[in-house]
Amino acid sequence: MKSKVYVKAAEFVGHPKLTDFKIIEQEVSEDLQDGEILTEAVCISPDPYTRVWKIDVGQEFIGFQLARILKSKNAEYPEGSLVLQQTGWRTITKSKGEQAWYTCDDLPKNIPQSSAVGVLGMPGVTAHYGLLTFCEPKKGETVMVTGAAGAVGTIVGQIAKILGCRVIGCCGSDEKVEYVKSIGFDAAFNYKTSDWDKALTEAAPDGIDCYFDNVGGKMSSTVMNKMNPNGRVAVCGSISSYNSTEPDMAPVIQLNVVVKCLRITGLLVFNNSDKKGSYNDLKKWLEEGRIQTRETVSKGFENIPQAFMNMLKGGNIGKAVVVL
Ligand SMILES: NC(=O)C1=CN([C@@H]2O[C@H](COP(=O)(O)OP(=O)(O)OC[C@H]3O[C@@H](n4cnc5c(N)ncnc54)[C@H](OP(=O)(O)O)[C@@H]3O)[C@@H](O)[C@H]2O)C=CC1
Ligand SMILES: O=C(O)CCC[C@H](O)\C=C/C=C/C=C/C(=O)C/C=C\CCCCCO
Repeated sequence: MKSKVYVKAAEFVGHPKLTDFKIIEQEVSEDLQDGEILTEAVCISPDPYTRVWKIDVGQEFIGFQLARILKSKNAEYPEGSLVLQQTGWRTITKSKGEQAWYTCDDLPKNIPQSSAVGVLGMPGVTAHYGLLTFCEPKKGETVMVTGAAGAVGTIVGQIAKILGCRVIGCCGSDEKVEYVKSIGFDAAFNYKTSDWDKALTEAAPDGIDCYFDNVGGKMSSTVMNKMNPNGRVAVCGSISSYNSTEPDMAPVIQLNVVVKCLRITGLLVFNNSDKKGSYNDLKKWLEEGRIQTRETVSKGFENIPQAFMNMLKGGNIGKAVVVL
């Protein structure tokens, strides 16, 4: 079979460009050895980490996909199943399932199949693991989320509401602000048009206990000023600097950290040893209607780079997905 595969054609400088990507064709044999599976992608996930992950020019582009198993000699991944796997931006893949996270044959009926790369994929698992493990939110506490309208942020906010917290967030347009309020955020502001200090004071009159940080930079320094004593900060991402060509500058935070005894922890989703446990909790909440999901859908393999570039510039509400 022929597989279409994206390779990196040039190093990124600032925001990625279409010319930084190239499609090549690979021949993939349909003959399987014991343990092997042959898959065809049904949905590709453009994710921010692939902007900063080390991928050499000429190397295949990395990333998550939802795929249908066409043939299998592996009992764990049977023919016909859907599988979430980190096999990159490619159509046909032969593997031993070593890049698979889990099969997704039990997706809730009330959500699109592509949710398997969103709320039930790497971003949703990140939100669940990151919030519960590193922020440890308690009922009545205030949780602040940056990147609130995105794939991770929308789920962090909704889980925090389920736990009985006051949830506030910021995002990059008035439409996004209205969206996050519609899914339960108690307050939100457009960071492109607001006075951050004033907006945070209004949104969190009792201060912030938990900060789920997707964005980093100056916004995070501003949030630190509003943290309560013994507050917890989960540093999940730093997207404000992913496309920067110069080092970002932000006010120092150390005095806040010392005086308030803040706990700041970086997290990586692949260190979550119970990804399927996160999946199961999220699936239950989706079925119960306690979590809503939204996607910004692009169509076609040839449109993956454009969807990726749009997402990095804030063109998505909820999860950016590419359906093939
Ligand atoms: N640590 C881990 O294991 C993981 C970390 N992450 C991180 O979580 C974060 C969110 O990822 P994800 O939910 O998939 O992506 P999103 O769906 O949130 O999409 C990215 C969003 O980032 C926002 N953004 C872009 N540039 C800036 C900027 N300069 N300042 C502020 N916001 C900006 C845009 O929203 P807006 O319009 O609001 O600006 C854009 O929509 C990223 O930092 C990512 O690296 C994700 C998964 C796992
Ligand atoms: O997709 C692959 O094949 C690479 C491994 C992916 C990993 O196992 C799964 C998920 C990782 C998600 C990370 C998400 C982030 O946004 C983390 C933020 C930045 C990471 C930068 C790392 C740079 C290393 O070169």
